[in-house]
Formats: sequence, structure tokens, C-alpha cells
Amino acid sequence: MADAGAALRIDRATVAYDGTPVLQDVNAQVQPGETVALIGPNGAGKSTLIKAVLGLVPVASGTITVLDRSPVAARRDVAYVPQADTLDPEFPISVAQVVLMGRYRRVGWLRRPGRTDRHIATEALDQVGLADRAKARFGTLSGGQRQRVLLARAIAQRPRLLLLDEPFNGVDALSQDALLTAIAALKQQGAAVVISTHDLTLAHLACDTACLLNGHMYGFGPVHDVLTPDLLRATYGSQALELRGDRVIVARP
Ligand SMILES: Nc1ncnc2c1ncn2[C@@H]1O[C@H](COP(=O)(O)OP(=O)(O)OP(=O)(O)O)[C@@H](O)[C@H]1O
Repeated sequence: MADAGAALRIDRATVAYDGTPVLQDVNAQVQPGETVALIGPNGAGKSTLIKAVLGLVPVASGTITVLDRSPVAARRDVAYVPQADTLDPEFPISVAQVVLMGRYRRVGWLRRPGRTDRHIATEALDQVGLADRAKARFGTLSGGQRQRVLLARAIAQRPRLLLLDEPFNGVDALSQDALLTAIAALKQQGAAVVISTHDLTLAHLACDTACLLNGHMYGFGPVHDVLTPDLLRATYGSQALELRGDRVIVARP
């Protein structure tokens, strides 16, 4: 029975590009305040699932319901953090301006953000530990710092569902800590968080639930039940795994 009030419900969803399915029969339910790790090898369909939840790619069959609405109707309450290296670092924009962009969906693209919006953006930047870099040009920051700025932009949007695509890739330890702290604070405020990652240690650290994907779903449930050698072997193939004792420490993408 579908649960009204869920942040995200995916029922038997198939997602295809030009008629070719890349994800089939995906079923998932995410509650407010729940953190989910999307795990699977390169090309597994993690980004595709995130795009479908954002309403950027339509489902070919089945349904995706976001905050009891269609993905497109829910966009105002959904924030997306892309990989930092997908943005052009040469773009002449300050860190504060990037974060303020998180307010545009709230205030509307035609209205100028006001004092309250600037205050919310400053707080968001503080939450990721970069308040002192507000005036710096975005492109002069390190990759990890840029990733934190993109998370601050998402926090400023005050989302009820946050989607992050590989936020820890190539990120230094300090930035990783700052990202984890800010994600925990959002969860505390009741936001649901979906993180695509290859990093199983971080999935254990940051997430309640894991979703194993590779063309279809190999597991969905509490991280300790799902990130098992057997299910990871089924998802990745055994050559990709490095085990220490009975625990998988690395799954090569
Ligand atoms: N716009 C597109 N048109 C056609 N095929 C696509 C498109 N985008 C992705 N694909 C294909 O869909 C499959 C899933 O890709 P996707 O990017 O979702 O995987 P992923 O799990 O995010 O991989 P990675 O970890 O490498 O980012 C791949 O086979 C990819 O080539």
C-alpha cells in the first residue's frame, strides 16, 4: 500500500532513453528524514534515476511520486547537487552569487532576491563552513570547496528532498566532513536525502538505507542488510570487490 506523506515513492518504474530501457522495475520508498545511498557501478543508472526523480527524464512505465506530486510539480521542494566538475570554473560568479541562486526557485526568476534571501544564503554558506569565502570567485576554490558551495546553494533552497550526485568524488577530508555535517543537519530538519556514491564507507557513515542498482534493483533496505558481500557481488560482479574478512571495503566502479 502506497504511503501518503513519503518524500519519494517509486513504483515499478522503468526509465528508457530512445526506447532502450536503462533501469527496469525499480521500487523504493523514502520517508522524510531518511538518507539513502544509491550504489552501483559506472553506467548502472544512478544518475538516470536522479534525473527521473527531478522530472528531467520521463518514466516509460510505472510511476515516480515526489512529495505526493509528480516530479515536475514537486521541483520547487527538491534540490539537486550536481558533481562540482560539471560547472565551468571559469564562469565569473562569486561564491555568494552561486548560493543565492538557490533562492530563485523560491522567489521566482523575475523577482530580485531580498534581504531575507541573502540572509538565508549566508547561513547556508556558514553551514558548509565557507562563510569567509563569500566574495571569492567560485572558480578559484578547490574541488571540495566548490562541492560545498553547491550544497550550500541546495540548503538555501530549503528542500524537502535533496538529491546529490557523487558528492564525495575527489573531495578532501575537510570538505568531506563539512559535507557530512551539513547533510546530517538537513536530515535533522526532516529533509529526505538521496546520495549516489561509490564509497561504501561513506554510505555506512551517512545513510540509513541503501539502494543497489545496476540496470535493475538488487537490494533496497537498511545499509547493514543490503551492503553485504553477496548482494554487492551480484550488483558489481566479484572482480570489482575487495573484501577484508567478511566486509566489502571497496567496490570498484
Ligand atoms: N542521455 C542519454 N541518452 C542515451 N543513453 C544514456 C543517456 N544518459 C545515460 N545513458 C546511458 O544510460 C546508462 C546509465 O547511465 P547513468 O549515467 O545513469 O549511470 P551512472 O550509474 O550514473 O554511472 P556513473 O557512475 O558512471 O555516473 C548508461 O549505459 C549510459 O550510457
